[in-house]
Parts: sequence; structure tokens; C-alpha cells
Amino acid sequence: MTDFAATRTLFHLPEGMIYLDGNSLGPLPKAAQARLTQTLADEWGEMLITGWNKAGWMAQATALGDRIAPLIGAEPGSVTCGDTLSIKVYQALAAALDMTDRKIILSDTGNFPSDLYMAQGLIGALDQGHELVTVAPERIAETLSEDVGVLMLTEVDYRSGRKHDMAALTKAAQALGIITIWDLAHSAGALPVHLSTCNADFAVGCTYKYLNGGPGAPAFIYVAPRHVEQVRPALSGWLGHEAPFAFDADYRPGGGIERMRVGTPPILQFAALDAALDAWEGVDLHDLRAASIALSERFIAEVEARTDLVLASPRVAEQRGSQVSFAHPHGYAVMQALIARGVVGDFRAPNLIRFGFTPLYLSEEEVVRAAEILAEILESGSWDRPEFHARSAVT
Ligand SMILES: Cc1ncc(COP(=O)(O)O)c(C=O)c1O
Ligand SMILES: Nc1c(O)cccc1C(=O)C[C@H](N)C(=O)O
Repeated sequence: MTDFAATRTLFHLPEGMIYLDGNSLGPLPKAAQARLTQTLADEWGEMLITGWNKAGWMAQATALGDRIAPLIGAEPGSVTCGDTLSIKVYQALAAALDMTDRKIILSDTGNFPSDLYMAQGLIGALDQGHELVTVAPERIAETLSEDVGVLMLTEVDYRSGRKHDMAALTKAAQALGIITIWDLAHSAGALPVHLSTCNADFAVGCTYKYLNGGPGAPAFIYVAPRHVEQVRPALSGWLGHEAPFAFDADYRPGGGIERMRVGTPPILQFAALDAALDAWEGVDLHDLRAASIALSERFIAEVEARTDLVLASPRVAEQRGSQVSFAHPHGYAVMQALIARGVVGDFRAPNLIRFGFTPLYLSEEEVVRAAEILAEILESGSWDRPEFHARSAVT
């Protein structure tokens, strides 16, 4: 059994805060703080440019990919890190469209807007008559057809936590000749993912949420080994070149997943992420899932016993990721009042208060206490103050 009391000690958690937003930005791993200090002093400080060789900076993108691979059921050598998730979505979609003559990209209306925006931008850049079709999440299976070229989905919905059946949808799509792209932003480190067993074609994700890599931590991309040598990178930067330091005028893709690299990697963010990934040593993802479900179920039960809030997430735990949302017409103000009481979740327009459950550092007592505080705020109406209604730029 995974020792979650031990993993909790690996994180810096501010005194008096109950942190239910690790689904958006994970907390600081103590090891990341120490590693960053060391990387700054010993590597950047002392090695300067020689760090690319001496400290192995150039190899880290794919070395980190190999550390993420077991968390998402990917084959060794099939994942690399860098850039932002939006960029990785663009790369995966461009590569997938290049593998089919079909023009339709199918996604769902609940997908994270940046994924849809990147598709819209790519369609415009290609100017080849592609079309982005979005349907309600529950209509994806029935909308699959031989007209669809690429199915691009986020496994876990950022608002409701609703989880697609990756294995079933990948199988159904591939039976119709459709290429699949899975966005694992709300899955990696939240629940077991089985990319290889599901036969997924492409996947992307970020590392600043459940993987605790820090604000702006690099994204990752997976390409199934059966496809990677045929992939023609749309973002053909020099570090995806077969021989970056030959400085050839013409692009030739690097071997395997290396071709999905673009430009200079963020070495300080890599250092933090590498240290953050140490927390996963010895964690059984099935234990993690069981603990996440137990925490979420307890929270729902405690909130529903004390308030009349309406659950905006699937009722059945297996159909959710590791987050739970409730609807409230003044959700923004309620969330600000909660944050003022030390319970940190977030708000997603138009009316959702959203809570993430992260067994690596969250206890059942905290979840119960968070529900109690939420009930007190609603019961007293203390959320209805001008300062809680004033919107900030980032919600
Ligand atoms: C599902 C999903 N896709 C894409 C993004 C965008 O990621 P980034 O800001 O790293 O480009 C996010 C989060 O911001 C997300 O949750
Ligand atoms: N990436 C974020 C950021 O730079 C600022 C604030 C929030 C985020 C997020 O990750 C949002 C997140 N994808 C969501 O699920 O809403």
C-alpha cells in the first residue's frame, strides 16, 4: 500500500491552508526548492554554457519524458517534454492531420478552450478546408464516422471532472480509421492512464497540475512508437532536427520522439519537475485512484449533508477524474469567501466552484473541514460582501 502520510511530508503546504486546487497548480515539493537552489548555484552559476554537456541539460527533455511515461502507461522513449500544452496540442494535431486525407476534427464542447483555439489557428494556417466539429461530450461516440479524420479530446473535463472512456472511444474511432489525440492535463498524476494498452495515437499533457512541476512547468507529448518515424513536425525547430549542431539550412526530423522538440528547453523548470517527479517513486496509481475516490466521495457526502448545493460532476465516481464541482449562482463570491477562510479551490464561469483531490498531500480530515467551512459560509451568507464579488484577472 502506498504511504500517503509519507508523501505528504514531501510538500510545502502553507500553514492553515486546505489546498483543493492541485488540479490547477500543484504545491511546492520541498525537493524542488532544494534542487532549484542547487541547479542555480552549481550548474548555471558554475558551469554556464558548459552545463549543456557537463550537466546533461540537452538530454533532459526526453529523460523527463521517460520518467512521466510510467505514469501514463506509455512505452519508454515515446514521451518528450517542453513548451506549453497549447503548443503540444498544435504539434499533435498537425501531425495527425498530416496522416489522413479527411478534413474533420471532432472534439467536444467541454474541451478546454485553448485546445479548440489551437485547432482553429491550425486550420487557418493550413487553409486546406479542415473543419472543427464540436458536439456534447456524451454525443462523441455516436458522431464518429468515416468522415472524421482526428478525434481530439481531453480525457477529464476541466469544469465538471467528467471522464471519457479512453479505451472504448479509441477503439471505436480506430475501427473507423480515425486518429486519436488525448489531452491528459487533468489525468496525468490524477488517475491511472494506459496509453499503450488503449493503443492511443497521440497524447499531450501538462506537468504543473497533479505532477507538481510548478507554475509554467513544461508540457509533454506522446507519439505512439508505430507512428513516430512517419511524423512530419509542423513546428520544425532546430532541437527537433536530426543534427542540431550541424546547423544545416534544411530541416530533417530527428529520430523518434526527439523530433517533437522545438527550441531551447527550460532547464530551471526541468530541474523543478525532475525533483517533483521523485514524489511518485513507490506510489501505486491504483492506490492513488482509490484514495482520490474516497476523498471525493467523502467531500460530496459532507457537502450534500450540510448544504443544498447542486453537484455539477458525475455522481458515479468512476465517471469522474479527481475533481468535483458544485453549482452556485454566486460561485465566484462563494469561492473568494472560502479562500479567505483558508480553503483554496477555484471558480469556473459561469457558476462552478471546483475542488481537486490529491491524495499525495491531502487528508480526509481536511476534506471534512473544507465541507464544514463551505457550509458555514453558505449558512451565514458571509460570501455576500463587496470584496468577494470583485473579480480578479485569474480565477
Ligand atoms: C485540458 C487543457 N488543455 C490545455 C491547457 C492549456 O495549457 P497551457 O497553458 O500550458 O498551454 C490547459 C490548462 O491551462 C488544460 O487544462
Ligand atoms: N495554466 C493556468 C495558468 O497559467 C493560470 C491559471 C490557471 C491555469 C490552468 O491551468 C487552468 C486549468 N487548465 C483549468 O483547468 O482551468
